[in-house]
Amino acid sequence: MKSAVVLLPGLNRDRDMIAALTKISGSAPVTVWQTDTEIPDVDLIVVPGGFSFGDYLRCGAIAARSPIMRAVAEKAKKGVAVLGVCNGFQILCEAGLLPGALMRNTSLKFVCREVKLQVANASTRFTNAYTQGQIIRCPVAHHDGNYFADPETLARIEGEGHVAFRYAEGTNPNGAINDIAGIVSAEGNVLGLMPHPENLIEPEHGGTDGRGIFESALGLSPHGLAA
Ligand SMILES: NC(=O)CC[C@H](N)C(=O)O
Repeated sequence: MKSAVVLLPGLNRDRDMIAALTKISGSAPVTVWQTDTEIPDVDLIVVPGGFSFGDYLRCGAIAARSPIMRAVAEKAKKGVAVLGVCNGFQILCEAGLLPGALMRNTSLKFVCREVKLQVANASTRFTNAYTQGQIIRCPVAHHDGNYFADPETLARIEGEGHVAFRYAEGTNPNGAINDIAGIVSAEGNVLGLMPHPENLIEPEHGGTDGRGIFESALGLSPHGLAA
């Protein structure tokens, strides 16, 4: 299973993501830089977290206009799996690959803690290693994680099962509407997620609850849907 990690100035979670993908898939991902215009044939493209371009304008707004994101959009259109984590989720929303926006946390503070997530839809390409309704642990670290969508968009993503993960057990750290922590695109091959599953994939991290997202996306889940 081959993967690619998108690198942009100001990201700081790329090494964690590369380590997680290497560990879970058994081979190191290729990396592509912001000015690259092509991405090799891979099964999964990941836009990792951090502070691309210093979070200027809005988180992800400048990164979304970089040449590499045009290449990501082309691959997504062809059905390649694309995962955006935290700043990556913000970039995918700014690039129009996912609906809605990530606004400032209602606390107006940066939050760095562990939350509980409920698997809201276990039949997506990114969640099939989990069971429906399963509660998992996952760390978060952001100041703009407050997911928002207008009422019409929200009704559509809720009605069509595009909410993949919700904050559970009162742990919503940012005020996100309907406790939304992660959504998939209408076609199901793009996932945006505020929490950081790459930081909970081995016992040394204190748990392995985050592995399921990578195992699902890479087709390594025993009851996986992905080819
Ligand atoms: N960890 C991250 O990716 C942080 C994302 C973004 N810079 C924020 O603080 O909201």
